[in-house]
Amino acid sequence: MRSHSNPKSKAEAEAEGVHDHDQPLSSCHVDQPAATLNRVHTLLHLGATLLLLRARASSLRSCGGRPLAIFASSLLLLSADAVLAFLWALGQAFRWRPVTRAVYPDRLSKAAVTLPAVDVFVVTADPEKEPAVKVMNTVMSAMALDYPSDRLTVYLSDDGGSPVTLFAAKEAYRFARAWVPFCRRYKIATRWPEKYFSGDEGGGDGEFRKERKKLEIMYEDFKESVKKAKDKAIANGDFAKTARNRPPRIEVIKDEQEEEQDDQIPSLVYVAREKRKNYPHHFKAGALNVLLRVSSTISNSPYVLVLDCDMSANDALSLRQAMCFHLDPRLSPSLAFVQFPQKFHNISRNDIYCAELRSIFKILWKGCDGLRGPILSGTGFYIRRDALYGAKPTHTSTKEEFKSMEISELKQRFGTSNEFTASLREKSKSELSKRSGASHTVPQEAMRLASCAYESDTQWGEQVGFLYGSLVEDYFTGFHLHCRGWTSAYCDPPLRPAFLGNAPTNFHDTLVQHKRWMTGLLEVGVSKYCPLIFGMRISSWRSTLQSMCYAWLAFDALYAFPLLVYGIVPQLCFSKGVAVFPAASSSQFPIFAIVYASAMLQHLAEVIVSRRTLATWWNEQRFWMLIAVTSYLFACVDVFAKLIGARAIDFDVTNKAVDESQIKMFDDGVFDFRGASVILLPATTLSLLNAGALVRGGWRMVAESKFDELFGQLFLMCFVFAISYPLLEGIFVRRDAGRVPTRITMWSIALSAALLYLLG
Ligand SMILES: O=c1ccn([C@@H]2O[C@H](COP(=O)(O)OP(=O)(O)O[C@H]3O[C@H](CO)[C@@H](O)[C@H](O)[C@H]3O)[C@@H](O)[C@H]2O)c(=O)[nH]1
Ligand SMILES: [Mn+2]
Repeated sequence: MRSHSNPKSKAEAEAEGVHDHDQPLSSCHVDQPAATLNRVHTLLHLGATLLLLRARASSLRSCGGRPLAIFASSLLLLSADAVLAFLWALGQAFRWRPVTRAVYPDRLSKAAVTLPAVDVFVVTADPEKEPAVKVMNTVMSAMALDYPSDRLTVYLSDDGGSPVTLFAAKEAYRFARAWVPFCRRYKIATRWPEKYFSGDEGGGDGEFRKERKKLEIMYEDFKESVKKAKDKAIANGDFAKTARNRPPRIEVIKDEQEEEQDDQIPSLVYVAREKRKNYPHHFKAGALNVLLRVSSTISNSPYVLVLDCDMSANDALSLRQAMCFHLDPRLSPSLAFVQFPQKFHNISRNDIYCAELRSIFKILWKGCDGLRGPILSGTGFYIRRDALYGAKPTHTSTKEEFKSMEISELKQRFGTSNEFTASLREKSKSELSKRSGASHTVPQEAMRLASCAYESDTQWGEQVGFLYGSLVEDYFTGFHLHCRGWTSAYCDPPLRPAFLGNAPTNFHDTLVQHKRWMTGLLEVGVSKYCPLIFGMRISSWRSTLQSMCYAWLAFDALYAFPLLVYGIVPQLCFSKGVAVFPAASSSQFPIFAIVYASAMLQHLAEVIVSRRTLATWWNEQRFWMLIAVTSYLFACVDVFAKLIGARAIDFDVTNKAVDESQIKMFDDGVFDFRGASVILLPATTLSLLNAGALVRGGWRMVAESKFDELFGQLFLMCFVFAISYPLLEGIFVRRDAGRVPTRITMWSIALSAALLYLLG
C-alpha cells in the first residue's frame, strides 16, 4: 500500500477512494512527472502553433495578384493547419491529468462485505465470422470467474439465431460442470480452456495431472461435437443462413443427461431475440437491451459485465477487482462503470496494423480517468444496471427513485411489462432468495420482453439502456452517463490482462473496423449531442476537459482532411517547383520545424512511456496516415451521406475466424492487401502521386537549384515515401497473394497520373 504521508483534504481522499477504516479498497495517484511535463509541453506547442498559423495567414495575404492555383493551395494549407491545431488542442485534455489506480481485492474478503450479484452478457452475431468454439470459451471463462456461483448468471445473446450456437452452448454447459469446479479446486489462473490446454501450467501432484488429462479429453470431445454439428448444419444448408425473420428463443441451459440443474456452477441462459424485417434491430445495442430486460425477470442482478464474444476472461479476479470500486462507499454513489482495457492474445511482435490500440488503452483512457473516468469501451466493463435505466447518481437508493415514480410514467419509459416495472423496485432475485428456483425456468414474460415490438413507444435506446443513436453504442452510452453526472474508473492491473480478445489480422478487416468506429463517432459529433455543446452542461473544469476528450474522439475522423491536403498539395506544387513552406534559410522555417518535431517527439515519448520501441513509433505513424486517408475519409463520406439522407449505416461484424496463410503474413509483419477494396484506393493513389511528384519535381529542383526553397517539401515527401513504401512494394514489387489487387493498382496509377498531369 502506498503510504499517505501528507494530510489530504476530504475531496482528495474521496477521489482516492479511501475507506473509512484506513483500509482502502483502491487507490489513485496522478502520474508525475508526466502530468507536469505534458502541461509545459502543451503551452510551448500552443505558442509555436499560433506562430505557425500566423505565418500561414500572412502568406495567404501575400498571394494577391498571383495565380488562382497558388491562392487555392495556400488556403487549403491554412485550413489543414487550422484543423490540425483544433484537433491537437482537444487532444491535450487527455494529457492534463493522467492517473494510475491500484486495487486491493484481498481486503474485500476481510471487510466482510456481501458481494452483490452480477449478470454477464456475452453477445454474438455471426456464426461464420465468430466460430462457436471461440464464443463458448468466452462463456466458460465467464462462468469460471472467481465469485459465488449463486451470484453469477451468464447470458448469451445470439443475434445469428444459429442452431449450432445453441447446440454449442449446451455442450459448453456440460463441459463447464467439470471445468468450473476444476478451476476452483486447483485455483487455475487461465480459465478459458483453449488457452489453458495450449500451454502447460505444469507441476501439480498425480491426482491433479490425472484430472487435467480427463478434462483435456472432455474439451477435445466438446470441440469435436461442435465441429460435427457445424458440418451437419452446412450439409443441411442451414448454417450461414442468418434468420432475419424469426420468433424469440430463450432457454435456461441444462445438461440433457442430468435431470437436475447444477447449483454448483453459474446458470447459463441462451437468448436469441425476435427479428422481423420491418423492425430495426439496432445491432449490438439492441441485443444488449434485450438482455437487460430478459435478465430482469430471471436474475435481475444490480451489476452487469458486458463481453464481446471473443473477449475471454483471462483473470478470474477481475470481478472482485471491479467490486473494489463499486463497493467503496466514497466512490460508489456516482460510479456507473469500471472499465478494463481491451487486450488481445493474437498480436504479432511487429504489430503493423497497430491492433494493440496502445494509445487508447495506455495513454488516453488514463488521461480520462484523471478527469471523470474512462470512456465506455464496448467490452470488459462492469456497469450498474440502474445507471443504464436512467437513474441519477445519488446517495439515496435508486430503488427509491423508481418507487417514487408513477407506474404510468415507468411504463412510458420502460414499456408495458408489469414484471419489468416490478423488477425496477425489487432487489436482485438471488438477493431475495438463495436460489429460489425461479432462475431455472424462463418466465413467459421474458419472451415478450425479447420481442421486436416491445420497444415501440418507449425510451429504450433513447434514454434507457444502451443507446441507438450511433454505431459506437459504447461511446455514446458512456457519454450520456457522464453527462448525467456519473463517473467511471479505469482498472488496468499490471500483472495479468483481465480480458483477452481477438484483433483483426488482415489489413482490409482493420480498415473496415476503423471506418465503423469513426463513422459512429462522427455521427455523434455532428448530432445534437455534439460533445462540445451537449457535454458542456456540467460546469466544472474536469467536465470541460472530459468533454474535450469526447470531442476529440468524435472529430478524430476529420484528420482525413489535413492528411489529404498534405498528401496532395505539397506534391503537386513540388512537381511545379512551387514552395509551400518557408525556405530553409528563412527566419520562419524554425517555426514549422519546431511544431513538426514537437508533435513527433511527444508521440515518441508516449510510446516509450508505454514501454514500446522505435518500431512501434514508426508503425503507428504509418498506420495513422494510412487510416486517415482511407477509413477516416470514408467515414466522413458515409456520415455526410447519412446527413443528406442518401444512405443508412450498417454494422460490419469483424471477422474472428482464423485463416492460416493470413496469420503467417500477420506474424511476419508483412502487409496483407487481400480483399482490399475501394477503401484502399486513396492511400495507393496518394503514395503513387507522392513518388511520381518526387521524381518529376526532383529533376526540376536540381536544374533550377531551388534546394533551399523546397527543402521542407522535399523532407515531407521523403517522409511520405518511406511511410508509404509497403504500398509501393505491394503495387510494384510483390508477386505473392497478399499484394495490392490488380484492379486497385490500375485505378491508382490512372488517378495519380491524371492528377499529376492535369494539376501538377
Ligand atoms: O448486430 C450485431 C452486431 C454485433 N454484435 C456483437 O457485437 C460485438 C462487437 O462486434 P465486433 O464485430 O467484434 O466489433 P469490434 O469492432 O471488434 O468491436 C468494438 O467496437 C464496437 C463498436 O463499434 C463495440 O461494440 C465493441 O465492444 C468493441 O470491441 C461482437 O461480439 C458481435 O457479435 C451483435 O451482437 N449484434
Ligand atoms: Mn471485436
